[in-house]
Amino acid sequence: MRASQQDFENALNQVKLLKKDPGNEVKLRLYALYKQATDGPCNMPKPGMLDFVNKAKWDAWNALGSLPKETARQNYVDLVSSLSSSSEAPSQGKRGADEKARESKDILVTSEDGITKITFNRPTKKNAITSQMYRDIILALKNASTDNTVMAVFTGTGDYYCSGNDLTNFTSATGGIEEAASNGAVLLRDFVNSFIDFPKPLVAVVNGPAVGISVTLLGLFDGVFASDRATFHTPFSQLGQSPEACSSYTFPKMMGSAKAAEMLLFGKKLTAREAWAQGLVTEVFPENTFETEVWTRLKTYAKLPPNVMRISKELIRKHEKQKLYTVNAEKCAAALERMPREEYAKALRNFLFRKAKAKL
Ligand SMILES: CCCCC/C=C/C(=O)SCCNC(=O)CCNC(=O)[C@H](O)C(C)(C)COP(=O)(O)OP(=O)(O)OC[C@H]1O[C@@H](n2cnc3c(N)ncnc32)[C@H](O)[C@@H]1OP(=O)(O)O
Repeated sequence: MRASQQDFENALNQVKLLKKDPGNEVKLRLYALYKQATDGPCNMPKPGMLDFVNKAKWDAWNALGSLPKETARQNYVDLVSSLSSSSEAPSQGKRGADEKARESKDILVTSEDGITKITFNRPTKKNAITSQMYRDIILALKNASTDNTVMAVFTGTGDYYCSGNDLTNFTSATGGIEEAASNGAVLLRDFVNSFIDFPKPLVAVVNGPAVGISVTLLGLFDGVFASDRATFHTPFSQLGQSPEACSSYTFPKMMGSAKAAEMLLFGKKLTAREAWAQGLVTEVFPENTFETEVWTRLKTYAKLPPNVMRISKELIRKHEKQKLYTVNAEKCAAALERMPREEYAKALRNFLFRKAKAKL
């Protein structure tokens, strides 16, 4: 639902009642959204380099480009609402969407040192992603895009980073495979779009093996730090699936078509160093110093000027965005078509009954 003029005016009043100072970055974002919602795209001459305050305000407003007034108004209302709910004490009984995401047991969301940490937390299933986890991640990214943290970081609990889509996700669907495929395609589209749209630096701390969608998504990250224990595996052909998360576009661009085909068509599993050589990984760290080195590095990055990083990311991403949306939509349509096919059903049966077979 779109925010009305009344919602906007309520939000303007709510800002004055915030109990906590939201910090300069958020204030700049509020200013920019307010100007965009009321005056439209930035129409002021650029202030001089030494006029720091007005220059920062101008930069924030100008960075919104041609964002429509209604969207700016909605974003302003959403931002104020997230600030209001986070400044309420939990004991007061108010439970915002943000808190709900933080309560989810399979996806942990914490904020510290300017970093939103999103953890796949289902170690007994190698952190396989359930339908609920997809929804929790969409919500966590939405919250993190407007809160006062500087970046978001994904990692996993236990020995795996993530084993990809939970292969049992659609096996218990009551409405049949066609309906499950259709729901899955919509969920997948929204999930991947939330990564395409995330406006702040997005980093993966790959603590162990990564499979399927947890690998393909990395093409949409700004940094990928891997333990030398990590591996990267996309067994789509074996699963009767086609590659998702825009990897049919990002992987060839990153590593060239031959190497992308080796992963996406032939399912070659890469070591961390091989993935680094292909440009999928930013840096590889020895397992025994991995956590310390990576988090020290990230905390340093989180002290860089957030607004500048956001603007730079927008510049890097802006010419690609439309393409990424298109590729994502195409893939989701393909998933819809493939899921009911026999190859996919057979791959699922093989996985589900592999332990029973091993005992025979
Ligand atoms: C919204 C739709 C999105 C669709 C797009 C997404 C596509 C993908 O992500 S495709 C990739 C899907 N993932 C896989 O194919 C991996 C499947 N899992 C495995 O091959 C193996 O489990 C392993 C290599 C990840 C680990 O092997 P191992 O060390 O031998 O451990 P176990 O197999 O015993 O696993 C422990 C436990 O975890 C369960 N599990 C692991 N991965 C998944 C998974 N992806 N889905 C569901 N369950 C998984 C496994 O079944 C075991 O459970 P228990 O049998 O109950 O102990």
